[in-house]
Amino acid sequence: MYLTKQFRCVTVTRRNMLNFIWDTWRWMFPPSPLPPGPRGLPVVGALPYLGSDVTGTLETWAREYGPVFSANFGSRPVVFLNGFDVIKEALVTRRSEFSGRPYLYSIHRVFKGKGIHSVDYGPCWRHQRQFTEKLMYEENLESIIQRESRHLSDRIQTFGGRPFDPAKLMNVAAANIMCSVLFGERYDFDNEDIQRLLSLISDALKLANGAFNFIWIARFFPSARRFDALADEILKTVEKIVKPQLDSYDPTKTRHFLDAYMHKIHQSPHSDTFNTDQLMSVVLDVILAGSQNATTMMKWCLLYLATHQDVQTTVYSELQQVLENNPLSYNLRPQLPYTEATVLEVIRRNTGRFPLGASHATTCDVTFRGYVIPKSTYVSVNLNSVFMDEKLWPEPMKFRPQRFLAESGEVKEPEYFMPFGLGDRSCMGEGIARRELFTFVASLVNAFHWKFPEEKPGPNLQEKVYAPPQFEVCAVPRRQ
Ligand code: HEM
Repeated sequence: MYLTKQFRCVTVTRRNMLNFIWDTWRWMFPPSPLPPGPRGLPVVGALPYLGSDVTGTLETWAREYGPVFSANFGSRPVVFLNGFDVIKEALVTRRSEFSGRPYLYSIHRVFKGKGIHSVDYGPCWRHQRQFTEKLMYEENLESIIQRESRHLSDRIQTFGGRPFDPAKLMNVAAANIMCSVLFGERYDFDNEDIQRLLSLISDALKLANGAFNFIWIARFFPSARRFDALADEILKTVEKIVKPQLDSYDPTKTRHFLDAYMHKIHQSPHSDTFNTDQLMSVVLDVILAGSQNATTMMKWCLLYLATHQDVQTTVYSELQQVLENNPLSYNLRPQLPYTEATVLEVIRRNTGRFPLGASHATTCDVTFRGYVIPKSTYVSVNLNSVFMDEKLWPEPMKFRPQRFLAESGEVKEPEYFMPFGLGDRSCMGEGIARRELFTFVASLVNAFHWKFPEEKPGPNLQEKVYAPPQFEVCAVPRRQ
């Protein structure tokens, strides 16, 4: 026992030594004429230079080195793509070369190379995505989203206009849409299992971009250990939620996505592509991507509506006129252009806040804009560089829904409005997210007047924060 321990210790120390030599070597002799960028330090690379305003630092580097630059994160080069033309060229024109996903310790710890989002470009990713996407959009999304939006309004009504923190309610509502699509189930807002899963996911996401993805030694730090523990708990909780659905599987029935996936597994029982591990990862992928992004945007929507009372009044008067004779539906969008423009402007203003943007990887050695980028290099798509580009969006920091309205009054979406990404890896849930945000905003503004409590004014929205701050809001019912 003692000897085994000692042997393990020697192996770990030797591996660490080799890692250190490799990191220093890569720092001294970068692998190819990569795009220019800050040189950084041995072992940690440019990470210490990012500072607390990461988006600001990336902007400065793009100005200094150009729209395609690189920086070492740890010993690992990351290539940053900035500006719409560069991003479109990479993700659309050169899609097959830029549609990989980088290996990240945190993501791999949870998904183990399975699911959709983190799977590298290739047949396995394609099969999972095509199968899932087709079935998701066959579900009756309109009625699922309408039903959830009614449950949400009913719950908010119970606060009777008193201050409350909407974060958890929004999160469960968004997750319920995903669970309804996947296995026909919605959960009560107080359900412990779903609350636990969502809080574990949110805690894990706060750590997921940690230095331990880039610096091997940081994997021994407490934050990495905490991430590992969260990852294990997330997997256990998803299993607990999905198990009753799997136990009630009947091969003669197709009740929902999960049944259809199980049929597929039974058709080819030894398939690497369709098996229960893949299924669990797809379910987690959809719940995670679907609930987290949509919740974040809904929180921003409420923050902007409560801050910009003039915008809220205009949205409400448009809704009043149209909904007087029609029940709310996504098909009413052409009659509700200001409402839709408001949602689009919230998305534009806040999409780029997350500094590392969409993570891609090169699928082969690539020559791009005069630089050589080796296979499997981490490529970070800087969405902030598009949404804060003054040439595309005059006064980009200002919240102005009119940007999305043509002179005729109709909604106009320019090509460079790309919050769901571009190319083969663009968001699989875009259609769901657009429906959900529009329906939630329209129904919540139609039912309630949103304002901050007098004793707790709202946060400053101009501040450079990566995620919506915690806040309380009053939803005063418009009708008794
Ligand atoms: C406002 C809400 C949402 C936003 C802003 C958003 C945004 C994005 C972005 C920027 C990407 C990465 C694109 C890239 O890598 O270039 C992405 C990928 C993805 N999103 Fe969304 N998303 C939202 C909602 C959803 C929903 C509701 C789902 C549920 C199905 C979803 C599922 C996915 C999946 C599975 C991927 C990975 C696609 C792939 O790698 O092939 N997202 N999303």
